[in-house]
Amino acid sequence: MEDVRRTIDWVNGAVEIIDQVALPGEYRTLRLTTVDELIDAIRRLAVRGAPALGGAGALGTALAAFAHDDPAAVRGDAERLAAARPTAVNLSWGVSRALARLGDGADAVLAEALALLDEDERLNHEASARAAELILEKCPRRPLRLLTHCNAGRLATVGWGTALGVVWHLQAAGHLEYVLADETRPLLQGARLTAWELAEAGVPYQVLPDAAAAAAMARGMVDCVVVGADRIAVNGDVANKIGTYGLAIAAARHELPFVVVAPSSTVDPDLTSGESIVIEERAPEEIATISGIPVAPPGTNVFNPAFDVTPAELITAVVTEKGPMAP
Ligand SMILES: CSC[C@@H](O)[C@@H](O)C(=O)COP(=O)(O)O
Repeated sequence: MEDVRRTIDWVNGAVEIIDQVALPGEYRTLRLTTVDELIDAIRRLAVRGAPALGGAGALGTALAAFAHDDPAAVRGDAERLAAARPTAVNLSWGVSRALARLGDGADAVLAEALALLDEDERLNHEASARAAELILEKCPRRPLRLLTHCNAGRLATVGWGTALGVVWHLQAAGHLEYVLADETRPLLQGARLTAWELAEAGVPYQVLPDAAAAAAMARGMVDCVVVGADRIAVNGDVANKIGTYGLAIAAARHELPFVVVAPSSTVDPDLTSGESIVIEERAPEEIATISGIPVAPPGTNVFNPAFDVTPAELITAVVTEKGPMAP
């Protein structure tokens, strides 16, 4: 059994993360002592997934608070941290929440960040329990066959997971047959991370190319699709890993429930619809090369959005720790 430590934590004055770039080949942790090191880790996806980024934002703000006496310098670091990736609302939410305690000193900032970490595990456990209940109601077949996209497990959160949290609950209740895990091009969070978590937990699974998901549905291999989220608008539109929108269209075509699970920190209360969500565009090399080897002609133009937006009408339910969200 691998170490069951949190994905991100505060250890002896620094931020420690499970290095998700090294998985599944190697399980190792990274110790980050400055805001710049943390920003670099966020951009490289060494720490990733919306709820885990909330923890990173809060702990990074604590790093800044201990590093500077001048509040303006702390705020400057906090701003850079919040902008490290644009789509997951949890990152800026985590930063703002910890920064709000700056007037009480660095220890108070850290205490807030640590409270946020505890809360994240608890709320994901709750949200995924509620989503599991809903899925059991919507899907008559037993045991259930779920399809998921990207990684919304413990690695994407401080602990436990959201969409994979549902898997852990259903498995414990004896209601799970298997999980189909989309490989999730281009950075393979499904093949590398979701498969690693499922294997570690002893859950039967198959990894499939993203392009095979609709075919799996057509063959009757799927009872329900369950995914996480990076930002949820108040009307129920959801930004999540690129490919989620296509999956929702395919699920609708096959009349399969499509369930989104997230802590309420992923709901952006200022966002009326998904239209204005800023979608991160990533480097062309992520598409034009595989493991550093070119797979497209030199100079090929690339469209590489990291996320897409699924309209609320294609989603059966967005479930947070409070239960299904009313748009
Ligand atoms: C519980 S994680 C939910 C989302 O953050 C997850 O599905 C996702 O899209 C992650 O994208 P990533 O680019 O790996 O950070």
